[in-house]
Amino acid sequence: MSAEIIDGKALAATFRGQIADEVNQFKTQTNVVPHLTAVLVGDDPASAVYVRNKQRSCEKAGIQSTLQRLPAETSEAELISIVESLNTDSGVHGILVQLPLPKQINETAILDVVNPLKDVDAFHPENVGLIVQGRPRYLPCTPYGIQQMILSTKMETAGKHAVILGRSEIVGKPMAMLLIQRGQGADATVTICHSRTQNLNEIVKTADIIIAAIGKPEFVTADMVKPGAVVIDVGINRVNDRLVGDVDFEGVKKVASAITPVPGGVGPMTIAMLLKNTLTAAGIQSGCQ
Ligand SMILES: Nc1nc2c(c(=O)[nH]1)N[C@@H](CN(C=O)c1ccc(C(=O)N[C@@H](CCC(=O)O)C(=O)O)cc1)CN2
Repeated sequence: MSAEIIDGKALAATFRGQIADEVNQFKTQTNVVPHLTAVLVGDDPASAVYVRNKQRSCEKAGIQSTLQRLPAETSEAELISIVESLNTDSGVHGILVQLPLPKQINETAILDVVNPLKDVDAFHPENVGLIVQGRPRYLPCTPYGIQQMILSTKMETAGKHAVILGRSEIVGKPMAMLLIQRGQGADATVTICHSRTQNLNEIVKTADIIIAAIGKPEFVTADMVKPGAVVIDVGINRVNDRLVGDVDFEGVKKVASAITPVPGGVGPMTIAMLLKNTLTAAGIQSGCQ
C-alpha cells in the first residue's frame, strides 16, 4: 500500500484563490482593504522567510500587508508599546507577532496585549477561551490548516482516535480542541502525547489519525503507525541542509492511508489560513460579521 499524499501546496493555492475572490467581493461591498501588519523581531532567518511568504501571499490575495521589523535587542516594553499603537490604528485589521521572540521578551506578555479582534493568530487568551467553548472567533492558522487538510481527505473522523504528539500552545493544544468539537472533520477521541508520556509508541500505534508536532526529525517511524492511519506532519527540521518533518515520510507512506509531505504540506496551509483570518478580522471590524 502507498498512501495518498495530501498536497498542502496545491490545497493552499486553491484556498488562496478562493480568498482572493472573497477579498475582492469584500472590497467592492465595503470600500475597505483588509490590512495585516506583521511584527518581526530579530534576525532569525526562518522567521524572516515565513514573514516574507505571508506578505507575498497577502499581496497576491489583495490584502494590504505591512512589516514592522525590529532589532533583536528590542525590549519587552518597546514591543508592547508598538503592539498597543497597532491595536488603536483603525487602518490595521490584523496583527501578527512572529514567533519565536528573542529571549529577553516574554511571549505571553506580548500575545496578551494584542487586541483580540485583531489577533489573527488566535493566540490571545480570549480567543483561546472561545475556541475551548466551541464558538471560535478565529482559529490558529496551523490547526486550522490541518483541519482543512483532514476534511480534504473526506475521511470519517467521528469516534476515531487522534493522537497528537506535542502539547504546544500553537499546535498541540488547539488541535486537540478542534478535533474534539462536534461536526465534520471532528468528533474524534483525542490523546495528547508529550515528553513525559509513558508507552508513547504503543499509544501512537492505536491512532487512526496522527498529528506529529514535536520538533524531532523523522521521529514517527513505520513500526509506530497502524496500517491505514492518516498522518499529518507539522515538523520542520533542518538536517544537513535537508528539510525533514517529524515523520519518516518514506517509511510511513508505505503504511498510512494518507500523509502530508514536508515541505509542501502543513506549512503552506498555515499561511493560507492567515489570509482567511485577516479577511474575517476586516469583516468583524467593518461591522460585516
Ligand atoms: N505568529 C506566528 N508565529 C509562528 C507561527 C504562526 O502560526 N504564527 N507558526 C510557525 C512558523 N510559520 C508561520 O509563521 C510557518 C512555518 C513554515 C511554513 C512553511 O510554509 N514551510 C514550508 C517550508 C519552508 C522552508 O523552507 O523553511 C513548507 O512546509 O513547505 C509556513 C509558516 C512558528 N511561528
